Amino acid sequence: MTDIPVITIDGPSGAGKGTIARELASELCFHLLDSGAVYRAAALHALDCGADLDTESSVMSALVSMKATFIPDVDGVQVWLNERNVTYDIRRETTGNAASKVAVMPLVRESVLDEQRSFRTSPGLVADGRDMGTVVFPDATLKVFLSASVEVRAERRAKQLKDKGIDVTMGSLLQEIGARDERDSSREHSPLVAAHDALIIDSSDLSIKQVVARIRSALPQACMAG
Ligand SMILES: Nc1ncnc2c1ncn2[C@@H]1O[C@H](COP(=O)(O)OP(=O)(O)O)[C@@H](O)[C@H]1O
Ligand SMILES: Nc1ccn([C@@H]2O[C@H](COP(=O)(O)OP(=O)(O)O)[C@@H](O)[C@H]2O)c(=O)n1
Repeated sequence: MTDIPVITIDGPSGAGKGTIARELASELCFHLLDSGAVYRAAALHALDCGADLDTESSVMSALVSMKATFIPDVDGVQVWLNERNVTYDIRRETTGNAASKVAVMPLVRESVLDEQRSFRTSPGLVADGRDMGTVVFPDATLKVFLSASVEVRAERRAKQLKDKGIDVTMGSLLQEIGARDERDSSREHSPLVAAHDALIIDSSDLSIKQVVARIRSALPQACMAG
């Protein structure tokens, strides 16, 4: 256990976790952990190696040769797989979907646990994902569970991907997000669920600023001083 503060933000795809986490980390001068990027990188590497994403041993064999590097930048995190910059590739919905398949596997989750915890360094950390408050940092200073309706999340994601030049249809997006919600929530290990002591925020009708303000008002004074 350590006294270094951690704010966890868990929730489903497109709820705004990454955006809010970046905003808070920047305000508080805290480090940032985008744990989804860790699973996305693992899935992309497994795919590149031709692994069978439905077979844990096949994925684990592929991960032996993975060297992933996460470099913070203004847009969040730059991700490198071995010598290749995959920052753009990991954001595709197909990679998100593949990430949610490998994230079901207990050995995969175990293999990234220490790396995720190693981000907890002074003066503090904002971590976003699915199990940040429930499994990775159960002693977090503040746990947030951020959600929004599936329609709002799909619309936000469609706009975000379009801005990045990635073409998607609302139909396929709604279907993929729905399938991912279902897989993430129903898996046996580290399912997507609000921690019992989480602050629950539905951002469907809230702006980014309003969400940040709600979280800020729930933060202990010690964090604000950091
Ligand atoms: N409260 C909000 N209102 C409007 N748009 C939002 C809100 N929160 C996030 N967004 C936008 O929705 C998109 C998805 O947000 P993101 O942070 O990537 O979600 P997540 O990390 O939960 O998948 C981004 O383009 C972001 O700017
Ligand atoms: N802490 C985490 C983070 C992500 N994941 C998995 O990784 C996938 C991609 O995560 P992400 O946070 O990048 O996804 P989005 O919310 O950005 O769509 C999720 O659908 C989860 O299956 C997880 O299982 N645990």
